Amino acid sequence: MREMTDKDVDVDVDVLVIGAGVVGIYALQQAVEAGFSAQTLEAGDGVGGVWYWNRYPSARFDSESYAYAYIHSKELFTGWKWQEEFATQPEIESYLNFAVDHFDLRGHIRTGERVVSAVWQEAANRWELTTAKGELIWARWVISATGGLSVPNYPDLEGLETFSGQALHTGAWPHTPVDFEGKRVAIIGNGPSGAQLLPAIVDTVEYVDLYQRTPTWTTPLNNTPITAERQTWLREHFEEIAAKLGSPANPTGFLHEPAGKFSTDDSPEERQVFFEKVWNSPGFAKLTTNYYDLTTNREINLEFCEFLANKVRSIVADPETAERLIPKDHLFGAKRPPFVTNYYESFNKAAASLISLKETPIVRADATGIETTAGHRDYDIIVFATGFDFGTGALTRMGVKGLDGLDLSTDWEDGPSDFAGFSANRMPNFFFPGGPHGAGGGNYPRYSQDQIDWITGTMVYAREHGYDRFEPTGTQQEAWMAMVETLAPLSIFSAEHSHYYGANVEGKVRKFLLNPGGRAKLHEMLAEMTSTENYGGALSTVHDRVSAV
Ligand SMILES: Cc1cc2nc3c(=O)[nH]c(=O)nc-3n(C[C@H](O)[C@H](O)[C@H](O)COP(=O)(O)OP(=O)(O)OC[C@H]3O[C@@H](n4cnc5c(N)ncnc54)[C@H](O)[C@@H]3O)c2cc1C
Repeated sequence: MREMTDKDVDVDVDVLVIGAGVVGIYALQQAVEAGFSAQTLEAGDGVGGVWYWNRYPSARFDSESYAYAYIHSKELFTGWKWQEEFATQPEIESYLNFAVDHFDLRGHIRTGERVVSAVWQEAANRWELTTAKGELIWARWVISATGGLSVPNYPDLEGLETFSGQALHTGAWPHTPVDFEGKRVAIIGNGPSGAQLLPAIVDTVEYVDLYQRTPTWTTPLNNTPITAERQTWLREHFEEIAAKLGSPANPTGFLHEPAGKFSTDDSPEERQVFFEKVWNSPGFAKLTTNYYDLTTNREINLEFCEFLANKVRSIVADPETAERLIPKDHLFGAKRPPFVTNYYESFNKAAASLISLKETPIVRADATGIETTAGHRDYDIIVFATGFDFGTGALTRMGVKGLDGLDLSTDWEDGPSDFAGFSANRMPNFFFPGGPHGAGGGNYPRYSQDQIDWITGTMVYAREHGYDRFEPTGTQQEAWMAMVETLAPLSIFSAEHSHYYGANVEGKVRKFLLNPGGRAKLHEMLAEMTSTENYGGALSTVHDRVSAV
């Protein structure tokens, strides 16, 4: 029994999970299965995370549905029949609710609860958290599964408060349907969300203007329904699929088969045939099944970019619009490419226009619309598809204070410093799977599953070996950060003007926010840590700490 104080504690648990997205649900299920008392607090009024908040028309996966799904339970995997290779938001949200019920987790989750402070209590060796509603929570361990893309980013648009129509963000979409019928619409942003939304509404609206800052290499998703035969195949091959997706040797976390060749293995003519095959492949396969040297051989990447540029020119009827849609400042893959159906085709519809923010920047919004340097356009709806405060956004807004009151948001002012993308020195017993340097840029749940499995294993190990604290040492953190800094320039996602460097958020320090070493480095460095009984000093007991003083 813990010693009670006169404080009115509402919840006292071994493990507090914050966030009920795909990562938080898994973290909770693993903690409960390992026998910890555990609870989840979720700010939204439902579970699903990204798939609860991003409800805009045509929001969908660009990971294959079954590759994104949980793979630790055959019963769950085979109990859900995905309708499409790339499922839409409603189906994904239903699936995550199905998973919560399947594992009987509903009673452990409280929605509509935002954590507003998390303060480490050294004497009691636990976290004290408070919610927006004023509840007080004690937790031995905190798993902050608060998401890398959960804080919408709004550009500073003068006059927006005077706009009399609807202003929406794709990442905080209303639960009541938005009526686009006959409306005049602005979409600000041409990343994956803006590119998905445009084709979904272009036939309904009076007109839609897509505001583009930097063109992206958008390619077709090539989605298809999952046939009955494929459903059977997926069910019958669960073990094989789970082993392949779950293997640390699988850097992307997809099932795609690499092409198995370098560009030099083909003649220029054969390369064009190969590129056509790649263009017709599903989603991320355009990166994962391309030539091995696509991202290391500038010449071959430029050749692929020219192939893509010619595709844009062949689809988009107006040559000027086509040229504006073709990226000139980055190679394919350097920024996270959107995979979307009918994006370029939308610009052939009379209702759609492309507005280049480089040529005609926005001056201000007003009651009736948006003024650019080219003039004024009237709108009923302005949609911000301007992305998120990636990686650090949710964590630095949660009032986290670690050892000696160390404020996480101040500590990370010059960029995040962490160990393994989920823990930090001077933040004892605080895990943040999916945080900065957590994802490698591939299929997300496979990275976070690796992290959660290790975190749960560590909590169990600590319990069984008498440790009550995990905190990576300064040396362990420095080694991880040295790996990040050394490999970041070699990462495929190396364009510094992307959200992976925080470049989409005004005033945010530009630091690489992915794990450039991928799953292989993650496993290697975690194995190094666990190779000693006390994880190289990261695990401690009260006795250890007192003796060290
Ligand atoms: C539109 C869109 C499409 C995507 N498609 C793919 C895809 O196809 N494949 C892929 O691999 N990845 C995709 N991603 C990336 C996506 O972020 C991850 O796949 C995954 O959803 C992350 O899960 P998570 O649980 O870490 O975070 P989230 O799903 O973001 O969940 C975090 C939760 O934490 C809650 N929260 C945050 N702060 C607090 C707080 N202080 N108190 C309480 N609760 C809090 C939030 O409300 C949220 O519900 C997509 C992202 C977006 C935005």
